Amino acid sequence: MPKFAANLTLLFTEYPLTDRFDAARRAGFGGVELLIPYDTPAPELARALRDSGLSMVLINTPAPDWAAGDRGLAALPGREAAFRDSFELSLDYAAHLSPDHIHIMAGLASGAEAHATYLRNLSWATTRAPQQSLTIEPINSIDMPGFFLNDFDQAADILDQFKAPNLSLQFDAYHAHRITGDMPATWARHRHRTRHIQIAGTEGRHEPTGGAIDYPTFFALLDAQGYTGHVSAEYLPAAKTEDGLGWLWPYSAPAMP
Ligand SMILES: O=C(O)C(=O)[C@@H](O)CO
Ligand SMILES: [Mg+2]
Repeated sequence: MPKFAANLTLLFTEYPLTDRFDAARRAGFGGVELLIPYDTPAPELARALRDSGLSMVLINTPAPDWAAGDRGLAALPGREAAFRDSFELSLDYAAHLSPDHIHIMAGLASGAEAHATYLRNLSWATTRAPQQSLTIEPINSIDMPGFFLNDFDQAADILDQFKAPNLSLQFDAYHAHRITGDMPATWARHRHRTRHIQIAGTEGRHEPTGGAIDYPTFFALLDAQGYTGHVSAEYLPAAKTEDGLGWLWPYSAPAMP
């Protein structure tokens, strides 16, 4: 059975942030991820994490002004100093939260200069934090127009060129479906590069049920293939989070009150 984590940026938003950790535990998750933890002091998050008994699976590098359109800095020419500062901030948070992975957000950019900048920044980051697992994630261009890393083969070329032991693929099955139209084939091509998986339903990015991806079959395949990473629920609950968790119950029952 895969190890399931809850993305607390999208799930359990009915609760204040520090209460979402325990809500995830009660629901049966074993880990959590938090995309943008930087508005809350790290010690406060660390306390909530510790009290819940869960593990932190993933944080993202900062996208300094999300509301203004920032989606990360790693591929932005001329913003190298800001990228390094933002990466240092994620390392500060990592020191408190011990996430399995830090997702390095590429940002909105395109072209050769952005590609060169991205490679330089990834190279710097992998050397700066050799013990920290780092990931890159292709994100589909419909949901996030202009995001630099928007294709799995593009990510594979970069990873294969780098061969850095601490840099790997974050495989979001929802994005894989939106980008290629064939999530299982994309998984087959790229699973050896993957250390973290995220899931969502293909209809409206809601619960991972119905829609074009057969998740029970995918989870069975992950078991058969010996995948040892987490599978994070990164979706927009269609209604109250707890009301949509039936997909998790065959794998992990909610804790007794
Ligand atoms: O959009 C996604 O999918 C992600 O996993 C995020 O890291 C982007 O914030
Ligand atoms: Mg994702």
